[in-house]
Amino acid sequence: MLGNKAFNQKNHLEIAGCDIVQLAEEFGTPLYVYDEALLRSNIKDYQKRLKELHPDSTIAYAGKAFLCSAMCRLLDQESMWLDVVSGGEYYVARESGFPTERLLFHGNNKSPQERELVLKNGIGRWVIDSEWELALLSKEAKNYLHGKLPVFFRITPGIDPHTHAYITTGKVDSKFGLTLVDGIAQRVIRQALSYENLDVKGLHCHIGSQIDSLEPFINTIKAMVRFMDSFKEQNNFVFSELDLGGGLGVPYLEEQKGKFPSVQEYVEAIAKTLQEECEKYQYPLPKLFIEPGRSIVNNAGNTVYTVGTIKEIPGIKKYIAVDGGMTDNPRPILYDARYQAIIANRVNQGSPEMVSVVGKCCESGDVVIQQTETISVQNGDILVVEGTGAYNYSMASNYNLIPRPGVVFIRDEKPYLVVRHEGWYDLVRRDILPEYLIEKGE
Ligand SMILES: Cc1ncc(COP(=O)(O)O)c(C=O)c1O
Ligand SMILES: N[C@@H](CCCC[NH3+])C(=O)O
Repeated sequence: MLGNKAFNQKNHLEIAGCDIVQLAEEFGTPLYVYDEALLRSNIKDYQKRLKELHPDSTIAYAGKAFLCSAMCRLLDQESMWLDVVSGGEYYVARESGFPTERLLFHGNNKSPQERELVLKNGIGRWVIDSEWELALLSKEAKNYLHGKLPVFFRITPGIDPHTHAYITTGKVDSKFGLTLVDGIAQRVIRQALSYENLDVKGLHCHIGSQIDSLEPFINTIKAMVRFMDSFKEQNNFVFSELDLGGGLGVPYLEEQKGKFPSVQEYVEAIAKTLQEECEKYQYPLPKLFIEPGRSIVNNAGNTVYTVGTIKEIPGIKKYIAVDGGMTDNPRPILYDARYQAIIANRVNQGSPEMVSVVGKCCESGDVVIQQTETISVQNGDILVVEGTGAYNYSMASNYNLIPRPGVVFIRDEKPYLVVRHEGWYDLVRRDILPEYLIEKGE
């Protein structure tokens, strides 16, 4: 099992001391359930090791992994920074009271409205992604009312992290960032130094997500420091900050435990490599930023479903249909992602069987878990899919006009609803019936 789970005397699953069967009765299913203490301790693991090894550092949690007002508050309480990638994420953070000076703003195609929102309300670091964006900002930053605009430049360092192609972001052929190979990064940043409204703080890079070894991170740091040094030689300018993005992978299955570097090992590797490379080039040690997402939230999140239809095709397969699916977890259909599940109302009772857990969408690829062993499942069982804390709620959709589930945080063994469930009402809220479609009675 992943995270803080146990079985109680009723043979029910407990997450962080909360009976999941009771929780399902009280809040309904499907439901995302987060262990708040685990979210906080995952954050503290990063903070503690970084403070020891590279005290001049900042952790900007990547909001795209999971964000809502309660998460923003929690991050603020833990003195974190927050990486936002859209006007929407920025807006939610700001509405929840998160200080804008601790926000870091990403995006390869920031819209005029997004740029205006951020310039008006302030930002901790703005990550410039392209030459086009620099050209726009060179004019728009005049409207920034909070001093010089503090900027990073996103670099694609040409490193392959050997993860799924869809979540690889730092190769030369990428829609993100400025490439090193053709001198574009060098030229664009040199240009930026001539704009008096911009305060060039440093460089950013992010090579991909769900990365299972330290080597690509180490090679990235080597490439970045090499570039920083050559930029210094040619332009007499020192970058005082370096952001290495996120990307540390996590186990989703029992058999993957121990196959990913721990947070401690990751922090040790990046801090040590950065120090060594800076010594090698005699480059002043920059302030270090990182942007972990998945490794902070994934094991703290679970999705609770109710089992509905059970269909057995003799000699072929047994299908277990739950009351959610690709609408609340699109990762299996997008990346062939694998998950494991627990029957929460009869833990360890019944004989094991192989089943495929599928969703309720009108799509054959709507599979939550392809062939998993579980105890024999019955209609009405409460099925918990583990490790859904990252990129599930944040990537959920309304396909088939299915309302999205609510989110509960468990704190001190008690559940708190932090995002309410959508209802059918929410599905018509944005619809407009133009006059010509309204039939007028005589
Ligand atoms: C720029 C950037 N920073 C941080 C992250 C967070 O990555 P992860 O959730 O893998 O830690 C991502 C997502 O891949 C990203 O695109
Ligand atoms: N959405 C991806 C991660 C992408 C991270 C953003 N660059 C996933 O679910 O694994």
